[in-house]
Amino acid sequence: MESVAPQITVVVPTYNERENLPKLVDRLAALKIPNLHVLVVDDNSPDGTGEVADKLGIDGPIPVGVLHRTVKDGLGRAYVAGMSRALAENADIVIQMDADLSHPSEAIPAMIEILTTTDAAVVLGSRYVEGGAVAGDWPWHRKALSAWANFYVNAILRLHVKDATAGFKAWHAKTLRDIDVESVQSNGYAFQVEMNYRVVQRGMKIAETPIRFEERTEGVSKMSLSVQLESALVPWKLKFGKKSL
Ligand SMILES: Nc1nc2c(ncn2[C@@H]2O[C@H](COP(=O)(O)OP(=O)(O)O[C@H]3O[C@H](CO)[C@@H](O)[C@H](O)[C@@H]3O)[C@@H](O)[C@H]2O)c(=O)[nH]1
Repeated sequence: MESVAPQITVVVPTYNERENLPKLVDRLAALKIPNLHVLVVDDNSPDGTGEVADKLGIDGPIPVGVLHRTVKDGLGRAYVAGMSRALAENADIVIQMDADLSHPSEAIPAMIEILTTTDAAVVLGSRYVEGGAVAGDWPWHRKALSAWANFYVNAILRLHVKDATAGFKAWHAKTLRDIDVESVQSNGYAFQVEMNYRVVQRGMKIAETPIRFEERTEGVSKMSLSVQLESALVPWKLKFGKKSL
C-alpha cells in the first residue's frame, strides 16, 4: 500500500508582517514538501497583514489558512490558538515559525526527518548547537542577554537544551496533545520555555538541529519589558508552582 505523506501545518503568528509574510510563503512553497500548508494567526495587525494573508489564501502558491483574532494578545496566545486549530484539523506535524524570515525554512526537511526517524518528541532549530549561528552583528548586550537567558533557564529547570528560548520547532501532533498545549499560559519568550518544560517533565525527548538565525530586515520585534519580566519569573513559577502554569 502506498504510504500517505503526513499532514504538516506551519503555524505562523503575525503582527505587522505584511512585507515578510508573502516572502515566507514563497520560501515554504519552494521546499515542495507534499501536504504542507500554512496557518497564519493574525491579531488584527494595523498594517493589514490579515488581508495580505487572506489574499495568499486565495492565490498563494501553497494552501494558506488564516485565523483572525481581534486584538494583539501576544505570541504565546497566538501559537496556542494556531496549534489548537491545527490539531482540530488533524495535522500530523506542526511547525512553529516566526513570520519575520529569521527562521530558515530550508531547515524544515531536516527537522521533519529527525522528528520522524528518531524518538524525539519535538525538534528545535537551534542557534547554539555545533553548526548553528546567529547571522549579522548582534550587539554584545543582545548576545549576552541571550546567553544569560539560556543559562538561567537551564540552571533552574534542567532542560538540557542549548537553545531554550528557540522559537522554530517541529512537533508531533501527539506531543502537543500530550503536553496539553491548550492550557499553556506563558506568552513571550517564556512560552518557548514552558513548552520545553512540559516535554521534559513528561520524560519525552527534545532534539536540536543547527540553524542560522537571520536578523529581521522588515518590521520590528515585539519584545517588551513585560515580556522580559515574564521570562525572568516563569522558570521559578514552573519549578515551584503548580506542575504547569
Ligand atoms: N498574532 C501575534 N503575533 C505576534 C505577536 N507578537 C509577536 N508576534 C509574531 O511573532 C513572531 C515573533 O515576534 P518577534 O517580536 O519578532 O519575536 P522576537 O523578539 O524576535 O523573538 C523571537 O526569538 C525569540 C528567541 O529565540 C523567541 O523566544 C521568540 O518566541 C521569537 O521566536 C513574528 O512573526 C511576530 O509578528 C502578537 O501579539 N500576536
